[in-house]
Amino acid sequence: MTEPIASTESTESTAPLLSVRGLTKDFQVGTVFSRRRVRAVNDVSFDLPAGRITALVGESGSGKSTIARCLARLEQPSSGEVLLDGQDVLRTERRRVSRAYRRKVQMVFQDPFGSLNPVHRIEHFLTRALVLHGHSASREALCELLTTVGLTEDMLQSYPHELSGGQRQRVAIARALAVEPRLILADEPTSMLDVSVRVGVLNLMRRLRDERDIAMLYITHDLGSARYLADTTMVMFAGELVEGGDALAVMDAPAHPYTRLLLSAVPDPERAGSYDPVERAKLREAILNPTSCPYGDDGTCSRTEPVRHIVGEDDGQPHWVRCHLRAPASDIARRVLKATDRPDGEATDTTDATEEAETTAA
Ligand SMILES: Nc1ncnc2c1ncn2[C@@H]1O[C@H](COP(=O)(O)OP(=O)(O)OP(=O)(O)O)[C@@H](O)[C@H]1O
Repeated sequence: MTEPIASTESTESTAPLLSVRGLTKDFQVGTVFSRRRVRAVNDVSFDLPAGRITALVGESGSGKSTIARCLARLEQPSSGEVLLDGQDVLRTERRRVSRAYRRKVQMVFQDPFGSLNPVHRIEHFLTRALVLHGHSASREALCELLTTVGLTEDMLQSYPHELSGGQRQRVAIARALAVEPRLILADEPTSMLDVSVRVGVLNLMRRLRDERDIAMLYITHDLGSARYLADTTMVMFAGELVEGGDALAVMDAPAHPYTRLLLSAVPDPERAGSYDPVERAKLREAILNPTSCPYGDDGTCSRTEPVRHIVGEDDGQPHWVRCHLRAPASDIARRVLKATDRPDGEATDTTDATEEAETTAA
C-alpha cells in the first residue's frame, strides 16, 4: 500500500463503519489474442463513518463506480481489504457474500428507469426486499417506507412507468431502506433526474443520514451537489484518490491541480472569464508531468513517503492532498483527462489543450 492510512482515518471517537485499505481492481480486456489489463482502481484507502455523507467525485472513467461495485460486492477486488465493523469481509466471505453484509450495505444505482422491473408494481419491490431480509411485509411497513421517502400509499399499486424519474429513484431508495442498511452506496443517484427534482432526492439522503445515522458514499461528477450534500469529499483521478477532507474545505481551498481543474470547469458567474484555457492547460501539465510539490517540509518533497500531505484541518478532520510529484499512470490519466469538457462541449486531449493555451497566450 503506498498511501498511508492515518491521514484518512476518521477523527470521530468511534471506529468507522467501513474501512477500505489498499483496494485495487484490474479488469481483463480485449480478445483471447490480445488480452490486456486495465487497472480501474489503484491502492485506494478511506473510511466511511456512520452518520456521515462522503462524496466521491471525479470525471468519467476515474474509477468511482468500480469502487462502489467492489463495496457492494458486485465485483471482486484484485487486492485490498474491506473492513466492515473491523472484519475484513474479503477474507471472511471470500466465496459468498453473506446476507448480513448485503443487508448492511445497499446500493442505489444511477438509472431509476432501469433498476425497477417494469412488469411489477411498487408493492412488489418493497415486499420482496422486506421478506428477503426476514422482515414482515405488513401494509403498515410498506406505507412507512413510502412515507419515509416522501411518496404516498396509493403508489403501492403503481407500475414504474407510471412514476416520474424522481419518484422512481425514491422507490429505489425505499427498497434499499427496507432492509435497514447501515451504509448506502449511491452511484450518481440524481444524474438522470430533472434538475427540479434533484434537490428533493439530495434532501432525502441528508434526512436519512440525520435521522437514521446511515453512512453514505455519494458518487457524483457534480461538484455543486457534493458541496451541498457531503460532509467529506474525496477526489478521484485515474483510479487513485488525490485529495480529501471536509467538503467545504476541499471545494473552497483545493490543493491538488486535478481538483482545481475540475472546479475550473464549473460555471461561475462571479469568476471573470469563467473558463481559462491557459490556466487549465497549466493544470493539466502539472497533473501529467509534475516537477514540484508545494507541500514538502521546505517547499519541496521527495518522491518517497509521505504520499499524502496534510494541508489543513476543518471540523476536526484533516484536509489532505496526494503529493503532486506522484505522477499517475499516464495512459489512464490521459484517458480520464480526455473526458474533461471544453466550453464548447467537445472532448479534448492534453496536447490540444496545450496548443489551445499556447495559441491563446500568444
Ligand atoms: N467490467 C469492466 N471491464 C473492463 N473495464 C472496465 C469494466 N468496468 C470498468 N472498466 C474500466 O475501468 C475504468 C473505471 O471505470 P468506472 O466505471 O469505475 O469509472 P467512473 O469514474 O465510475 O466513470 P462514470 O462516471 O462514467 O461511471 C474505466 O476505464 C472503465 O473502462
